[in-house]
Amino acid sequence: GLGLTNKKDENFGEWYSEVVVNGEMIEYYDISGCYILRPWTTSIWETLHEFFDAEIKKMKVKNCYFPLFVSSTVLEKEKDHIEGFAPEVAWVTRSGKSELEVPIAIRPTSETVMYPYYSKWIRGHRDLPLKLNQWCNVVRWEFSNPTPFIRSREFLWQEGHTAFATKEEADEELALSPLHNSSSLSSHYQSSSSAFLDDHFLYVLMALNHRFHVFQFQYSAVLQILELYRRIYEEFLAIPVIKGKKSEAEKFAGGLYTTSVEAFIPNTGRGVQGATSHCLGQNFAKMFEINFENEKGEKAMVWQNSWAYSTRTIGVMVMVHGDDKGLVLPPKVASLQVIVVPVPYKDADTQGIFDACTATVDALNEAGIRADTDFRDNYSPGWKYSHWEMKGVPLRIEIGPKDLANNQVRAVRRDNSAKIDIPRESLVEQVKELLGNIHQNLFDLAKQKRDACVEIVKTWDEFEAALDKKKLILAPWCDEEEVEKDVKTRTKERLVPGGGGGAAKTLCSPFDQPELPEGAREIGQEKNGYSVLCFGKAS
Ligand SMILES: O=C1CCCN[C@@H]1CCCn1cnc2cc(F)c(F)cc2c1=O
Ligand SMILES: [Mg+2]
Repeated sequence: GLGLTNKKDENFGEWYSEVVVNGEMIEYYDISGCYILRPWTTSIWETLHEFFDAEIKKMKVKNCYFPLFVSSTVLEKEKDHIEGFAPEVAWVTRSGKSELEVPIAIRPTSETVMYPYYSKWIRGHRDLPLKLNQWCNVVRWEFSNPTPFIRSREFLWQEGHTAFATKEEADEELALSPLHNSSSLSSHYQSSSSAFLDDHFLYVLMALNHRFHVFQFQYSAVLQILELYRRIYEEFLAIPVIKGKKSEAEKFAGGLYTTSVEAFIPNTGRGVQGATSHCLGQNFAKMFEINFENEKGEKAMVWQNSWAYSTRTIGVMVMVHGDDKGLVLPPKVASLQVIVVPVPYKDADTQGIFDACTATVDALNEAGIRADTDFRDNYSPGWKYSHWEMKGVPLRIEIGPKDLANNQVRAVRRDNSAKIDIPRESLVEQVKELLGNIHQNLFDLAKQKRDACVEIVKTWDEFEAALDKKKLILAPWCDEEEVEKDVKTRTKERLVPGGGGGAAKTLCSPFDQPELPEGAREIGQEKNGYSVLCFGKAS
């Protein structure tokens, strides 16, 4: 029948695969890790593209397009940049029957494609800042379990690559300002790190406590982009995310520091990286000799940032909002926000009902609401209800003889199944309000679920105890690589009844810092103007 055979809370992986197929977002492809993106998906990608593209253009970023292919000489020129990634690189080795002289890689990311030309184009300070972005696909031949949208061998993304004359422009000095606890997590913080537990990894959100100040990053180019990623998740996909800084071990190795927005999947207790914005410092300028003559006539190296979000955003949306009836689309990204279904009755005025449906759709479309009728005569109203619920359309409107007689429509919300009778004369504004309420409700529910998974710990024992409960753990953190590795090994060996075990991996250090927990051990020297707390220091 129409319904799902898998339940979200029973077998999440199978539920997810079934929902993206039955919702007509994805079609599986005969090459593992590759998926067909159907219109129900591409319309979401287009909405996010429209928002983000307009915003980066306000920042004077220009779009471009570099080739898909990278010669091996160029790709391997930067050994350290791609070391560790080599197994993921896909290669073209022949055309037709003849082997290629030099194997050609398919871009897994475009630093090695673009930066030799940055070096060529950037000569003097007047050539800066250079701000380019490209919307493209990338290929990473991953072997761990492929998952539509979340981990696929080819995916769509945007990659922004900016170059500046000075550090300040790239990274802007931290502007000191009093902490304002606007954070969605602040109400839960006592301590300062958190971990996501899942089958393989715990994700530790650590926080670097700045004893003297909590830095409020302002105007930094890196964080302007990160804010756009937050907006994509919270304002369009109704998903709460945590903004933070990656640990030394988890950051983009080629960069100076990495910031990210982190989402959370309650069903797996797993954190998922939503998007990243890096400050690269001058590392790539050194690697690719991207120099320029500065205003004083001296030779200087540029400062760079790079940033990306991908179709992974759509997978997170499915995982967070979907339910056992199928997809649940946040209204802002729903290509169809309202489906109008006629409910004719044997001797009732069928034509009148159909006309009322058409008039309803026209009125909604007139007001900029994406609405359509389902007049198919080969399906029953009941079948149509299930079908459009599976596809996650936020609002259904039914018009039957009674509605016609009362000059009203019956609206049914997809998020909470509430039924609302709306008089025709207030149709548009009530539907607009309903769509806004649906977005807010989806966000609030997701935030409640995430916050309910937050556990605060101050000692190693509490940390381990919380691990077993698939929690998101907040604990003080020292951000020392060897400690991070040690936490990973110490937690990897743990075997927990019920399979809750798993190694701990850090996720990010949230910018929204809590107060220092009293009594938390403060180990670690002054670093970059703030002291850090050590968590679970390997004794
Ligand atoms: O995350 C971004 C923003 C957009 C531009 N790229 C950076 C870092 C990408 C990190 N990364 C991520 N994955 C990779 C996979 C590879 F096969 C490979 F050769 C290189 C990489 C790799 O550099
Ligand atoms: Mg990867």
